[in-house]
Amino acid sequence: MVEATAALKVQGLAKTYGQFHMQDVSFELNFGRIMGFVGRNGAGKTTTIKMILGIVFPQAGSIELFGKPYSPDVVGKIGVVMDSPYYSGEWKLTEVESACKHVYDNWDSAAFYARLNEFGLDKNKKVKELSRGMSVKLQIAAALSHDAQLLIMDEPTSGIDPLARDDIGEMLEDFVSDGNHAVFYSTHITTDLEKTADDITFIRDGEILYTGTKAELLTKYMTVEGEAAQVSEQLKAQLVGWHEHAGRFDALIAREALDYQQLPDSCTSHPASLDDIVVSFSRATRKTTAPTASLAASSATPSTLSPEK
Ligand SMILES: Nc1ncnc2c1ncn2[C@@H]1O[C@H](COP(=O)(O)OP(=O)(O)OP(=O)(O)O)[C@@H](O)[C@H]1O
Repeated sequence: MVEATAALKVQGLAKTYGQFHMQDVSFELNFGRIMGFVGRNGAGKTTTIKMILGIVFPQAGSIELFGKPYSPDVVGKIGVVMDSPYYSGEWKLTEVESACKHVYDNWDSAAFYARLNEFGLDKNKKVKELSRGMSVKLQIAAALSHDAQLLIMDEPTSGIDPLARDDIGEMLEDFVSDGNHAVFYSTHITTDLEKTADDITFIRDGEILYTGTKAELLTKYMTVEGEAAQVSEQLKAQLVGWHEHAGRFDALIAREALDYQQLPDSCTSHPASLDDIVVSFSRATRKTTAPTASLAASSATPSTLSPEK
């Protein structure tokens, strides 16, 4: 049965840390969906995740989990994977299991040990003896063993080898496939999102540039590359994230703005990857560009990234 409410609804979050200003961070994640949260270092991903988990308090805005404001009784319905696990380094994985059993009402010991086996984790090892990748796998095993409906993960796949990342991607797809579960995770590995994400939320300098379906985002932009000297000012004005090296350039252009007649002979264009989009928009920093369109705080509809230089 598909749930009527959103798994996660974030509206108008704001927070200032010194020079960093998060403002109007809004997005909505529905059940049955995997949302990737992207943006360069320091963009505000972890801060947003900590706000969702009630670890950091926003100065403005609201967060709803399963259609309600955060309350302690939703804890069991959320599986969390953070940069470093909350478990003591001295604990063996069997002791992690004992601790989780006391925290979660719906804890499933058999499911946990089955995941450890699947991930090749020795239950007699201590948490402090695990590599970064193993530690993430341990957290994922725990997150998937207490009947969580929503997984929230901060860079779960960094430090994980490509084969294991593929396995995790498939696990996430299985997790949401019944339409009653959802996944929200930040990552710098956009190729993982090309495979597994349904939705993308892109944050830059504390502001949401895009939130909506991955498919829509990928159809919006083309990558153009060629000899920099041949590009007219008129064409340059349409490009996003101009990057020049050794006489050649690459940049994004909105598909609807692409006029093949205007392209110099040396230029080629191809559909932009998620990586192209994130890199180009991250290059086009707020300081050097006109403001971009951002998601209206009250709207859950996909926002658009507007072309800028
Ligand atoms: N507790 C804090 N005190 C002061 N500044 C903070 C604090 N936490 C985060 N910041 C600042 O907020 C900004 C956003 O940090 P955040 O960790 O959310 O970025 P991020 O997108 O997760 O980056 P990364 O990809 O590197 O993990 C940064 O400028 C960071 O220095």
